[in-house]
Amino acid sequence: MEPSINKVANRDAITEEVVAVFAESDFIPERYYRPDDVLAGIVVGPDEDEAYDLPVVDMERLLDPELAEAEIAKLGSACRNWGFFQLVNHGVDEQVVNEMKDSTLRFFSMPLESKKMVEIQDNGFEGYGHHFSRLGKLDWAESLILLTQPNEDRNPDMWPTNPSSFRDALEKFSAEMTNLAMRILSFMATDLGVDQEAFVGAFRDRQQSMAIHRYPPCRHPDKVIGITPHTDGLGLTLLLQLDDTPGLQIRKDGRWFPVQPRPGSFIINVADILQVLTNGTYRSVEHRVLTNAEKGRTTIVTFYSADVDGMVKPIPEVLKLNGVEARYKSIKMLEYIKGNFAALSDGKQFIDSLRITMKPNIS
Ligand SMILES: O=C(O)CCC(=O)C(=O)O
Ligand SMILES: [Fe+2]
Repeated sequence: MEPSINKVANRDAITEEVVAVFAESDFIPERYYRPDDVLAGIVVGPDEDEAYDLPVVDMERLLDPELAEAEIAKLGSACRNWGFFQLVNHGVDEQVVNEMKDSTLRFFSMPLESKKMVEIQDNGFEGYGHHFSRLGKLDWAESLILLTQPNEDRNPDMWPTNPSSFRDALEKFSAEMTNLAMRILSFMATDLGVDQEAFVGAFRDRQQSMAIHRYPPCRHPDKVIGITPHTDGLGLTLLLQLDDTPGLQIRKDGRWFPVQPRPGSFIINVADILQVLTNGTYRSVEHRVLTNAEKGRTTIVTFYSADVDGMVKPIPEVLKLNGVEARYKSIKMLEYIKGNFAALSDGKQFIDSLRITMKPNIS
């Protein structure tokens, strides 16, 4: 892990004042006050669109030789049109998930001084604090962000020791997430028709990180944002929601589609690097979280990075297969990460700057 990455992230600490603001949530301090952002864009209601429900992909069907083809097509269509799908019957060890859930809920329920044992340092990227701030505004959430793989990139000082089950639970969960990611990626390769190794190999042994979020309830859900609209900057994202509180919304065709929580399922999404790897075939789609007036919401989000020989660029086999030119410039991974963090605090999507403008097709 290059130490320079730890200098470019922009996260604010959670202080006693913040805890009091979250708990009382009547007076909203200026840095959290964003009614215009909450109102920006139409939110689609359940009866307003036949495509209301996020596609559901079933891992058991993916693994069944008789059903796989149709299910892979569903997965592929979700990645092209929504950039997101829900995954059911995912096969992740239930005990591992339950231990991770339990340790996470116990961590967040501890007094601030315990959580501060793993507080973010000097504008750091890892540890406990606010999420990244964008345009100086803060999200209504507390987050623990950690590098979880490869082993040598772990920063044990940032791994909570309280509750005592946390480290062991995270270690096991992290390994399960690798297995799950690799499985999903191999089905994506089949959908794309690209050589498995050329595609899955771009993710294997790459960095895995996690963001564990708790969104406290807010008496004024129309005035604060749980997570600012963004696309994910790495390759693949796997999200586990620990309760049935709604909040996540996905932007599709200019409107916000709320995701109906399905306890026990994972929400999988295409992130920016995967969009580049597939030369834009799979879409990295903007999403946000709104808060709830009564209930808190907790999520565990796993991010997988990807690169082709240290570069962020379309996979050559993908271009060859489709007989097309690259729509994105190639960039070294470290440059990409730096650019991504810089764009993030400006509220921009870094891959926009990598797009190659196509010459008009005259034929
Ligand atoms: O907590 C959620 O539902 C979304 C979190 C998210 O978008 C992220 O961590 O990138
Ligand atoms: Fe995200």
